[in-house]
Amino acid sequence: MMMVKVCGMTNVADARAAADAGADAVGFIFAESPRKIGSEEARRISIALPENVLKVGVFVNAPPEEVLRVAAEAGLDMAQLHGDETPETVAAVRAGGLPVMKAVRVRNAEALAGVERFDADLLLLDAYSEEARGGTGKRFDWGVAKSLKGRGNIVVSGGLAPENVREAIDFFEPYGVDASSSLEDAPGKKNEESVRRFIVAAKG
Ligand SMILES: O=C(O)c1ccccc1NCC(=O)[C@H](O)[C@H](O)COP(=O)(O)O
Repeated sequence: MMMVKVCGMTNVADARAAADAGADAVGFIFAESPRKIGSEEARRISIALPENVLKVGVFVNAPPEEVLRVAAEAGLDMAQLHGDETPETVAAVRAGGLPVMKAVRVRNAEALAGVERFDADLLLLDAYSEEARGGTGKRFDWGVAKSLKGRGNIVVSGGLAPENVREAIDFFEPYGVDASSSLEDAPGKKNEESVRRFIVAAKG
């Protein structure tokens, strides 16, 4: 069954609605973003969710000690490292007992050259933008990453929406899919119906 992550949760109501609609994972942004929240707020949301919903913290170039500290405070199950982290940083977070999803922003073929060096639990493919690290609503050139098709640990994101998520699944046969901005009424405020339609389309 396809793993579906809804990212950029900022409040309990949106996160509960996503869980009720069948989301397997939710993401909290701890980096510069209109969706940024603190560990206290993330903890409030985490404890309001069923245990089986994976709580993922999104970090950009944070030191491993900070990632592990915030994870403990917020009750996270996984770190999504969405910056220019090295394989050593990924290893240090995992050595601290926290699974890692390493994000790669697919600007071009070169962006994928070093992915084999990451010993991460999951590899998230996202779009590149000059303006923001993530949550851009932009798609990347899927063709550039087609060699990753069918690999057991790929999560696809970047401009996914209820209307195109099936196409992405057919193209990559990924482990999971992730979306944020297409499911919002405004940055940080999810639209319940869009979230439900995304999950139905992905799991359909
Ligand atoms: O969402 C953000 O604001 C964000 C900011 C900084 C780093 C990462 C961020 N989001 C990470 C995600 O996992 C998003 O779901 C992913 O970038 C896809 O976003 P979208 O294209 O809006 O669906």
